Amino acid sequence: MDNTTEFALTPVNHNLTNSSCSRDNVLKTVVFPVLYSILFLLGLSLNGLAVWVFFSIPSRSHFIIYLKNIVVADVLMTLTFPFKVLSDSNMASVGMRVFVCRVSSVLFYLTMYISILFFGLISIDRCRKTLQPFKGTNAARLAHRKLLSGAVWGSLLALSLPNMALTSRSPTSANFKCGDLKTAAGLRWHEVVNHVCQVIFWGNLVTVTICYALITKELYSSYARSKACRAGGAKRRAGTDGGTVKGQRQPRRKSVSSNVFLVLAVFFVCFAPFHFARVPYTMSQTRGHLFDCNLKLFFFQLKESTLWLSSLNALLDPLIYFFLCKSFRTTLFKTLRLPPGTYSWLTGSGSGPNTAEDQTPT
Ligand SMILES: Nc1ncnc2c1ncn2[C@@H]1O[C@H](COP(=O)(O)OP(=O)(O)O)[C@@H](O)[C@H]1O
Repeated sequence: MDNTTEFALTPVNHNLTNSSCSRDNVLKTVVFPVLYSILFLLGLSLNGLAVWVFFSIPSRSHFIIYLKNIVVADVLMTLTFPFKVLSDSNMASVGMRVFVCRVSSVLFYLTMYISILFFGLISIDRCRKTLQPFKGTNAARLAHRKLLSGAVWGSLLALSLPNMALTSRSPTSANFKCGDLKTAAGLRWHEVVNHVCQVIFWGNLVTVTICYALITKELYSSYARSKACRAGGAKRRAGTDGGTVKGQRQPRRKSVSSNVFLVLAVFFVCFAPFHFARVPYTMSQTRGHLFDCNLKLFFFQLKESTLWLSSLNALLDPLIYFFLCKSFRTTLFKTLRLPPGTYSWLTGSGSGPNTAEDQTPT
Protein backbone atom coordinates (compact mmCIF):
# COMPACT_ATOMS: atom_id res chain seq x y z
CA MET A 1 0.00 0.00 0.00
CA ASP A 2 1.51 3.37 -0.91
CA ASN A 3 1.40 6.41 1.36
CA THR A 4 -1.50 8.14 -0.34
CA THR A 5 -3.82 5.19 0.16
CA GLU A 6 -2.73 4.96 3.76
CA PHE A 7 -3.63 8.64 4.36
CA ALA A 8 -7.04 8.03 2.83
CA LEU A 9 -7.77 5.20 5.20
CA THR A 10 -6.45 6.89 8.34
CA PRO A 11 -9.50 9.15 9.02
CA VAL A 12 -11.96 6.23 9.01
CA ASN A 13 -10.08 4.38 11.71
CA HIS A 14 -9.55 7.58 13.65
CA ASN A 15 -13.22 8.47 13.64
CA LEU A 16 -14.32 5.03 14.69
CA THR A 17 -12.26 5.33 17.85
CA ASN A 18 -13.02 9.00 18.57
CA SER A 19 -16.72 9.86 18.48
CA SER A 20 -16.12 13.58 19.22
CA CYS A 21 -14.52 13.71 15.75
CA SER A 22 -17.48 12.18 13.96
CA ARG A 23 -18.91 14.23 11.08
CA ASP A 24 -22.42 13.19 12.14
CA ASN A 25 -23.39 16.22 14.18
CA VAL A 26 -26.51 18.39 13.95
CA LEU A 27 -24.88 20.68 11.38
CA LYS A 28 -24.33 17.89 8.86
CA THR A 29 -27.38 15.76 9.55
CA VAL A 30 -30.05 18.44 10.13
CA VAL A 31 -29.04 22.05 9.40
CA PHE A 32 -27.50 21.58 5.93
CA PRO A 33 -30.11 19.04 4.75
CA VAL A 34 -32.83 21.60 5.63
CA LEU A 35 -30.92 24.42 3.92
CA TYR A 36 -30.30 22.29 0.79
CA SER A 37 -33.97 21.25 0.69
CA ILE A 38 -34.96 24.93 0.64
CA LEU A 39 -32.41 25.59 -2.11
CA PHE A 40 -33.73 22.63 -4.07
CA LEU A 41 -37.38 23.76 -3.97
CA LEU A 42 -36.68 27.42 -4.73
CA GLY A 43 -33.86 26.66 -7.19
CA LEU A 44 -35.93 24.17 -9.17
CA SER A 45 -38.86 26.59 -9.45
CA LEU A 46 -36.77 29.62 -10.47
CA ASN A 47 -34.46 27.71 -12.81
CA GLY A 48 -37.41 25.79 -14.30
CA LEU A 49 -38.99 29.16 -15.12
CA ALA A 50 -35.64 30.41 -16.47
CA VAL A 51 -35.34 27.34 -18.77
CA TRP A 52 -38.86 27.93 -20.05
CA VAL A 53 -38.11 31.60 -20.75
CA PHE A 54 -34.64 31.09 -22.26
CA PHE A 55 -35.62 28.34 -24.59
CA SER A 56 -38.17 30.58 -26.25
CA ILE A 57 -35.45 33.19 -26.89
CA PRO A 58 -33.37 32.53 -30.04
CA SER A 59 -29.58 32.33 -29.50
CA ARG A 60 -28.92 35.53 -31.43
CA SER A 61 -26.13 36.92 -29.26
CA HIS A 62 -23.05 35.61 -27.47
CA PHE A 63 -24.59 36.77 -24.22
CA ILE A 64 -27.76 34.67 -24.65
CA ILE A 65 -25.69 31.60 -25.61
CA TYR A 66 -23.61 31.94 -22.42
CA LEU A 67 -26.67 32.51 -20.21
CA LYS A 68 -28.33 29.38 -21.65
CA ASN A 69 -25.27 27.36 -20.67
CA ILE A 70 -25.44 28.73 -17.12
CA VAL A 71 -29.12 27.88 -16.80
CA VAL A 72 -28.48 24.26 -17.91
CA ALA A 73 -25.60 23.99 -15.40
CA ASP A 74 -27.80 25.39 -12.62
CA VAL A 75 -30.62 22.95 -13.32
CA LEU A 76 -28.18 20.02 -13.22
CA MET A 77 -26.63 21.35 -10.01
CA THR A 78 -30.07 21.74 -8.40
CA LEU A 79 -30.91 18.12 -9.29
CA THR A 80 -27.92 16.92 -7.22
CA PHE A 81 -29.24 18.53 -4.00
CA PRO A 82 -31.75 15.77 -3.03
CA PHE A 83 -28.94 13.17 -3.14
CA LYS A 84 -26.81 15.30 -0.84
CA VAL A 85 -29.75 15.84 1.53
CA LEU A 86 -30.44 12.09 1.80
CA SER A 87 -26.77 11.22 2.15
CA ASP A 88 -25.89 13.86 4.76
CA SER A 89 -28.98 13.24 6.86
CA ASN A 90 -28.04 9.52 6.97
CA MET A 91 -31.31 8.58 5.27
CA ALA A 92 -29.54 7.09 2.26
CA SER A 93 -28.40 3.51 1.81
CA VAL A 94 -24.67 2.78 1.52
CA GLY A 95 -25.19 2.34 -2.24
CA MET A 96 -26.69 5.80 -2.57
CA ARG A 97 -23.90 7.37 -0.51
CA VAL A 98 -21.37 5.74 -2.81
CA PHE A 99 -23.34 7.17 -5.76
CA VAL A 100 -23.12 10.63 -4.15
CA CYS A 101 -19.30 10.37 -3.90
CA ARG A 102 -18.89 8.91 -7.38
CA VAL A 103 -21.46 10.75 -9.44
CA SER A 104 -23.67 13.42 -7.92
CA SER A 105 -20.96 15.35 -6.01
CA VAL A 106 -18.72 15.30 -9.07
CA LEU A 107 -21.63 16.59 -11.19
CA PHE A 108 -22.20 19.30 -8.58
CA TYR A 109 -18.59 20.55 -8.83
CA LEU A 110 -18.60 20.23 -12.62
CA THR A 111 -21.66 22.49 -12.94
CA MET A 112 -20.22 24.96 -10.43
CA TYR A 113 -17.07 25.50 -12.54
CA ILE A 114 -19.15 25.64 -15.74
CA SER A 115 -21.07 28.58 -14.21
CA ILE A 116 -17.86 30.26 -13.07
CA LEU A 117 -16.29 29.94 -16.54
CA PHE A 118 -19.39 31.26 -18.31
CA PHE A 119 -19.57 34.23 -15.94
CA GLY A 120 -15.99 35.01 -16.96
CA LEU A 121 -16.96 34.77 -20.65
CA ILE A 122 -20.02 36.98 -20.06
CA SER A 123 -17.85 39.66 -18.45
CA ILE A 124 -15.49 39.61 -21.44
CA ASP A 125 -18.47 39.85 -23.80
CA ARG A 126 -20.03 42.78 -21.84
CA CYS A 127 -16.66 44.53 -21.83
CA ARG A 128 -16.24 44.08 -25.59
CA LYS A 129 -19.78 45.36 -26.13
CA THR A 130 -19.10 48.47 -24.05
CA LEU A 131 -15.76 49.31 -25.59
CA GLN A 132 -16.84 48.46 -29.17
CA PRO A 133 -20.60 49.11 -29.11
CA PHE A 134 -21.01 49.04 -32.88
CA LYS A 135 -19.29 45.72 -33.46
CA GLY A 136 -22.17 43.29 -33.96
CA THR A 137 -22.17 39.56 -34.44
CA ASN A 138 -22.87 37.21 -37.33
CA ALA A 139 -23.72 33.55 -37.90
CA ALA A 140 -20.05 32.49 -37.96
CA ARG A 141 -19.28 34.22 -34.63
CA LEU A 142 -22.39 32.70 -33.05
CA ALA A 143 -21.29 29.26 -34.27
CA HIS A 144 -17.83 29.87 -32.72
CA ARG A 145 -19.43 30.73 -29.38
CA LYS A 146 -21.46 27.51 -29.51
CA LEU A 147 -18.27 25.57 -30.23
CA LEU A 148 -16.54 27.37 -27.37
CA SER A 149 -19.43 26.41 -25.06
CA GLY A 150 -19.08 22.78 -26.14
CA ALA A 151 -15.32 22.97 -25.48
CA VAL A 152 -15.92 24.36 -21.96
CA TRP A 153 -18.30 21.49 -21.13
CA GLY A 154 -16.00 18.93 -22.80
CA SER A 155 -12.83 20.01 -20.99
CA LEU A 156 -14.46 20.21 -17.56
CA LEU A 157 -16.08 16.82 -18.16
CA ALA A 158 -12.67 15.38 -19.09
CA LEU A 159 -11.26 16.82 -15.86
CA SER A 160 -14.10 15.41 -13.74
CA LEU A 161 -14.65 11.96 -15.26
CA PRO A 162 -11.55 10.42 -13.62
CA ASN A 163 -12.95 11.58 -10.27
CA MET A 164 -15.87 9.26 -10.98
CA ALA A 165 -13.85 6.38 -12.44
CA LEU A 166 -11.15 6.42 -9.75
CA THR A 167 -13.67 6.42 -6.87
CA SER A 168 -13.87 2.67 -7.28
CA ARG A 169 -13.00 1.12 -3.92
CA SER A 170 -15.72 -0.47 -1.82
CA PRO A 171 -16.51 1.12 1.54
CA THR A 172 -14.85 -0.68 4.44
CA SER A 173 -16.90 0.90 7.22
CA ALA A 174 -20.36 2.39 7.66
CA ASN A 175 -19.09 5.97 8.14
CA PHE A 176 -16.86 6.17 5.09
CA LYS A 177 -15.88 9.42 3.41
CA CYS A 178 -15.54 10.04 -0.31
CA GLY A 179 -11.74 9.96 0.01
CA ASP A 180 -11.95 6.42 1.41
CA LEU A 181 -13.45 5.18 -1.88
CA LYS A 182 -10.61 6.55 -3.96
CA THR A 183 -7.65 4.62 -5.30
CA ALA A 184 -4.18 6.14 -4.83
CA ALA A 185 -4.39 7.57 -8.35
CA GLY A 186 -7.91 8.80 -7.54
CA LEU A 187 -6.67 10.80 -4.55
CA ARG A 188 -3.87 12.31 -6.60
CA TRP A 189 -6.31 13.23 -9.39
CA HIS A 190 -8.70 14.72 -6.83
CA GLU A 191 -5.85 16.96 -5.62
CA VAL A 192 -4.85 17.96 -9.17
CA VAL A 193 -8.47 18.80 -10.09
CA ASN A 194 -8.81 20.96 -7.01
CA HIS A 195 -5.64 22.88 -7.91
CA VAL A 196 -6.89 23.38 -11.49
CA CYS A 197 -10.28 24.52 -10.16
CA GLN A 198 -8.60 27.06 -7.87
CA VAL A 199 -6.84 28.49 -10.93
CA ILE A 200 -10.18 28.56 -12.82
CA PHE A 201 -11.91 30.42 -9.99
CA TRP A 202 -9.24 33.00 -9.17
CA GLY A 203 -8.53 33.55 -12.91
CA ASN A 204 -12.20 34.23 -13.52
CA LEU A 205 -12.53 36.47 -10.47
CA VAL A 206 -9.68 38.64 -11.78
CA THR A 207 -11.27 38.64 -15.28
CA VAL A 208 -14.71 39.64 -13.94
CA THR A 209 -13.23 42.37 -11.73
CA ILE A 210 -11.10 43.86 -14.53
CA CYS A 211 -13.93 43.70 -17.09
CA TYR A 212 -16.49 45.35 -14.83
CA ALA A 213 -13.97 48.01 -13.74
CA LEU A 214 -13.41 48.84 -17.45
CA ILE A 215 -17.18 48.84 -18.11
CA THR A 216 -17.86 51.15 -15.16
CA LYS A 217 -15.05 53.51 -16.19
CA GLU A 218 -16.27 53.68 -19.80
CA LEU A 219 -19.92 54.17 -18.82
CA TYR A 220 -19.20 56.89 -16.30
CA SER A 221 -16.98 58.78 -18.70
CA SER A 222 -19.59 58.54 -21.48
CA TYR A 223 -22.24 59.60 -18.94
CA ALA A 224 -20.10 62.60 -17.94
CA ARG A 225 -19.53 63.50 -21.62
CA SER A 226 -23.23 63.31 -22.49
CA LYS A 227 -24.18 65.20 -19.31
CA ALA A 228 -21.77 68.04 -20.16
CA CYS A 229 -23.07 68.06 -23.73
CA ARG A 230 -26.71 68.08 -22.65
CA ALA A 231 -26.08 70.72 -19.98
CA GLY A 232 -24.59 72.95 -22.69
CA GLY A 233 -27.60 72.33 -24.96
CA ALA A 234 -30.02 72.92 -22.13
CA LYS A 235 -28.40 76.24 -21.23
CA ARG A 236 -28.67 77.32 -24.83
CA ARG A 237 -32.38 76.44 -24.79
CA ALA A 238 -32.82 78.64 -21.65
CA GLY A 239 -33.11 75.62 -19.33
CA THR A 240 -36.50 74.44 -20.62
CA ASP A 241 -35.65 70.72 -20.85
CA GLY A 242 -32.50 70.48 -18.69
CA GLY A 243 -34.30 68.93 -15.74
CA THR A 244 -35.97 66.33 -17.95
CA VAL A 245 -32.68 65.20 -19.46
CA LYS A 246 -31.10 64.84 -16.08
CA GLY A 247 -34.15 62.95 -14.85
CA GLN A 248 -33.84 60.47 -17.73
CA ARG A 249 -30.16 59.74 -17.20
CA GLN A 250 -30.32 59.12 -13.49
CA PRO A 251 -32.00 55.66 -13.50
CA ARG A 252 -29.58 54.37 -16.15
CA ARG A 253 -26.59 55.36 -14.04
CA LYS A 254 -28.20 53.73 -11.01
CA SER A 255 -28.87 50.51 -12.94
CA VAL A 256 -25.28 50.40 -14.24
CA SER A 257 -23.78 50.59 -10.77
CA SER A 258 -26.21 48.16 -9.18
CA ASN A 259 -25.84 45.56 -11.95
CA VAL A 260 -22.06 45.75 -11.84
CA PHE A 261 -22.32 45.26 -8.11
CA LEU A 262 -24.67 42.28 -8.51
CA VAL A 263 -22.30 40.11 -10.58
CA LEU A 264 -19.28 40.98 -8.45
CA ALA A 265 -21.25 40.44 -5.23
CA VAL A 266 -22.40 36.99 -6.39
CA PHE A 267 -18.82 36.03 -7.24
CA PHE A 268 -17.45 37.22 -3.91
CA VAL A 269 -20.27 36.03 -1.65
CA CYS A 270 -20.93 32.67 -3.29
CA PHE A 271 -17.58 31.46 -4.50
CA ALA A 272 -14.68 33.21 -2.74
CA PRO A 273 -15.26 31.74 0.78
CA PHE A 274 -15.42 28.19 -0.61
CA HIS A 275 -12.15 28.60 -2.50
CA PHE A 276 -10.38 29.77 0.64
CA ALA A 277 -11.80 26.88 2.67
CA ARG A 278 -11.12 24.28 -0.02
CA VAL A 279 -7.31 24.51 0.14
CA PRO A 280 -6.78 23.21 3.70
CA TYR A 281 -9.70 20.77 3.34
CA THR A 282 -8.21 19.11 0.24
CA MET A 283 -4.88 18.90 2.08
CA SER A 284 -6.61 17.23 5.04
CA GLN A 285 -8.11 14.70 2.59
CA THR A 286 -4.91 13.82 0.76
CA ARG A 287 -2.29 14.42 3.49
CA GLY A 288 -4.29 13.30 6.49
CA HIS A 289 -1.22 12.57 8.63
CA LEU A 290 -0.52 16.32 8.89
CA PHE A 291 -3.82 17.05 10.70
CA ASP A 292 -5.40 15.77 13.89
CA CYS A 293 -9.00 14.64 13.68
CA ASN A 294 -10.49 17.77 15.30
CA LEU A 295 -8.73 19.95 12.76
CA LYS A 296 -10.00 17.71 9.93
CA LEU A 297 -13.52 18.05 11.29
CA PHE A 298 -13.15 21.82 11.50
CA PHE A 299 -11.96 22.05 7.87
CA PHE A 300 -14.79 19.73 6.78
CA GLN A 301 -17.40 21.94 8.46
CA LEU A 302 -15.82 25.07 7.02
CA LYS A 303 -15.88 23.49 3.56
CA GLU A 304 -19.51 22.37 3.95
CA SER A 305 -20.67 25.82 5.14
CA THR A 306 -18.91 27.63 2.31
CA LEU A 307 -20.10 24.99 -0.18
CA TRP A 308 -23.67 25.89 0.72
CA LEU A 309 -22.90 29.51 -0.19
CA SER A 310 -21.61 28.27 -3.57
CA SER A 311 -24.83 26.29 -4.04
CA LEU A 312 -26.80 29.45 -3.33
CA ASN A 313 -25.49 30.63 -6.68
CA ALA A 314 -28.01 28.35 -8.44
CA LEU A 315 -30.75 30.41 -6.80
CA LEU A 316 -29.16 33.82 -7.40
CA ASP A 317 -28.43 33.28 -11.10
CA PRO A 318 -32.08 33.71 -12.16
CA LEU A 319 -31.95 37.16 -10.45
CA ILE A 320 -28.88 37.96 -12.52
CA TYR A 321 -30.72 36.97 -15.73
CA PHE A 322 -33.55 39.27 -14.72
CA PHE A 323 -31.30 42.27 -14.09
CA LEU A 324 -28.78 41.67 -16.88
CA CYS A 325 -30.84 40.46 -19.79
CA LYS A 326 -33.60 42.54 -21.34
CA SER A 327 -34.78 39.70 -23.60
CA PHE A 328 -35.22 37.57 -20.49
CA ARG A 329 -37.35 40.23 -18.79
CA THR A 330 -39.43 40.86 -21.89
CA THR A 331 -40.11 37.15 -22.48
CA LEU A 332 -40.74 36.57 -18.77
CA PHE A 333 -43.34 39.34 -18.66
CA LYS A 334 -44.97 37.97 -21.82
CA THR A 335 -45.02 34.45 -20.33
CA LEU A 336 -46.53 35.72 -17.06
CA ARG A 337 -48.84 38.04 -19.02
CA LEU A 338 -47.50 41.13 -17.24
CA PRO A 339 -47.36 44.46 -19.07
CA PRO A 340 -43.93 45.33 -20.53
CA GLY A 341 -42.01 47.69 -18.24
CA THR A 342 -43.26 46.05 -15.04
CA TYR A 343 -40.63 46.58 -12.34
CA SER A 344 -38.75 49.06 -14.55
CA TRP A 345 -38.25 51.05 -11.31
CA LEU A 346 -36.25 48.06 -10.09
CA THR A 347 -34.14 47.42 -13.16
CA GLY A 348 -33.73 51.10 -14.01
CA SER A 349 -34.62 50.46 -17.66
CA GLY A 350 -37.51 49.49 -19.86
CA SER A 351 -38.40 45.97 -20.86
CA GLY A 352 -40.60 46.73 -23.80
CA PRO A 353 -40.31 44.84 -27.04
CA ASN A 354 -38.30 47.63 -28.62
CA THR A 355 -35.45 47.61 -26.15
CA ALA A 356 -32.12 46.23 -27.33
CA GLU A 357 -31.81 42.54 -26.78
CA ASP A 358 -28.69 42.46 -24.69
CA GLN A 359 -27.68 46.04 -24.20
CA THR A 360 -24.51 46.66 -22.32
CA PRO A 361 -24.27 46.70 -19.38
CA THR A 362 -27.73 46.11 -17.94
N1 LIG B 1 -13.48 20.53 -8.28
C1 LIG B 1 -13.94 19.29 -8.47
N2 LIG B 1 -14.30 18.87 -9.69
C2 LIG B 1 -14.80 17.63 -9.87
N3 LIG B 1 -14.98 16.74 -8.90
C3 LIG B 1 -14.63 17.10 -7.65
C4 LIG B 1 -14.09 18.39 -7.37
N4 LIG B 1 -13.84 18.49 -6.04
C5 LIG B 1 -14.20 17.29 -5.52
N5 LIG B 1 -14.69 16.46 -6.47
C6 LIG B 1 -15.18 15.08 -6.32
O1 LIG B 1 -16.45 15.13 -5.65
C7 LIG B 1 -16.54 14.06 -4.70
C8 LIG B 1 -16.77 14.65 -3.31
O2 LIG B 1 -15.62 15.39 -2.96
P1 LIG B 1 -15.47 16.19 -1.57
O3 LIG B 1 -16.55 17.21 -1.45
O4 LIG B 1 -14.07 16.68 -1.48
O5 LIG B 1 -15.66 14.99 -0.50
P2 LIG B 1 -16.47 14.94 0.86
O6 LIG B 1 -17.92 14.87 0.49
O7 LIG B 1 -15.97 13.68 1.52
O8 LIG B 1 -16.09 16.16 1.61
C9 LIG B 1 -15.24 13.28 -4.84
O9 LIG B 1 -15.42 12.19 -5.72
C10 LIG B 1 -14.28 14.30 -5.40
O10 LIG B 1 -13.21 13.71 -6.13
